[in-house]
Amino acid sequence: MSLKSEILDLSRQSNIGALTPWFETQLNAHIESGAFAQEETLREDMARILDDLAAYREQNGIGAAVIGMSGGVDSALTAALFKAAGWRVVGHTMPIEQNPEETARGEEACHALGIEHHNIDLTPQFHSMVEGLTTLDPALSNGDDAGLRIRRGNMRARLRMITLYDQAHRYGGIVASTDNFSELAAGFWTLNGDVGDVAPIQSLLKSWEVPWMAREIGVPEKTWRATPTDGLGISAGDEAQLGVSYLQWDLMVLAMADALVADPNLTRTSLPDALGFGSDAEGHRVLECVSGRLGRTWYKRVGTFNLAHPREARYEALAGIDQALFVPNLLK
Ligand SMILES: Nc1ncnc2c1ncn2[C@@H]1O[C@H](COP(=O)(O)OP(=O)(O)OC[C@H]2O[C@@H]([n+]3cccc(C(=O)O)c3)[C@H](O)[C@@H]2O)[C@@H](O)[C@H]1O
Ligand SMILES: Nc1ncnc2c1ncn2[C@@H]1O[C@H](COP(=O)(O)OP(=O)(O)OP(=O)(O)O)[C@@H](O)[C@H]1O
Repeated sequence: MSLKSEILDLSRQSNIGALTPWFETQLNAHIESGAFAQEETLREDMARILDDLAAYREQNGIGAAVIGMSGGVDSALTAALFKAAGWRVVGHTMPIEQNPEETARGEEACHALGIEHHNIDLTPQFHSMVEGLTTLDPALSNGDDAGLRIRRGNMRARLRMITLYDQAHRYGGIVASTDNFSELAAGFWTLNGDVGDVAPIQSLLKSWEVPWMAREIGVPEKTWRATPTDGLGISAGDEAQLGVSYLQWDLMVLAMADALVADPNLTRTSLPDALGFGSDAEGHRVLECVSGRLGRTWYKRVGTFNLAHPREARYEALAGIDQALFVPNLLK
């Protein structure tokens, strides 16, 4: 199979529908430039992730990686990488009013990868939390608009994180972070929710490198072929919520980055012309979705914002102490 056919297959784009001409041209160009890398390069990338993960554990004397197993490809790949790098991996399925198929896939992935598995149903805790908060806001428990669904969904992610951090402490371990580059760009995670301590796949594209590595490292096919969902009851799936496929998303973000390199003075107004959609209306539609979402979520990529402070030189002093005395070699 050619690299392009592999990308269309693993990204599930071939099931979703044919790419329009602008996206087709972008994909060809990114294959040519290596931005959508050949398999040999991906093997080298994976070896480097494994080396770094092994070094991080050794240099920090960490006991285990605790991970939430959703039944999706990101958590399964993350667990597989930690395991292959020599970590003790403790997987947790934590259904909250979950589709049982998702929990079954999470459990199956733990067995296939040879990692420990625990199941804890957090539905009662979720109901109790929502019920408790209705004293602040009566609409929370039964309202069905998008904002309320997102708030309840975020609560699920945060309840899971309470559980994972508790277990990480128990094992002298860390919480594995499962976010990928596409989700990072989309702001598609819950602040103080589904982000942990060590993130091995955060630079990888959901449309290509994530499913490719998952297949390569032995994640069950059912999992890397599964339709991505946030599992939070917010929408029918990631792509339904984003309004574009992950391949379209990734191609647009890469094209925007390239356009800014070519012309650093680009503005949101001049961007469509610079991208050169011609008569491809789908290009315009996807740009609207992608730039709308980037614009609504930029602050999530900045992290906690420290306002300019009269004593801000102290930050540097503290960083100097850490760098000189405590930070492991891997991070220097
Ligand atoms: N300008 C600003 N500067 C600094 N902080 C700002 C801010 N505006 C809002 N905020 C803060 O950000 C909060 C909103 O962010 P947040 O609480 O994260 O919530 P939000 O981004 O609104 O929602 C989470 C999104 O991530 C998706 N998700 C969640 C979990 C897993 C996955 C997945 O598929 O893997 C996807 C979910 O479907 C939803 O679309 C606000 O409540 C406020 O506290
Ligand atoms: N039911 C669940 N049980 C355990 N952990 C979960 C569950 N749902 C979500 N998580 C945790 O939150 C993270 C983000 O959730 P998400 O549903 O996006 O799963 P995913 O692994 O990213 O896969 P995908 O996006 O392909 O469905 C997961 O990687 C996982 O660590």
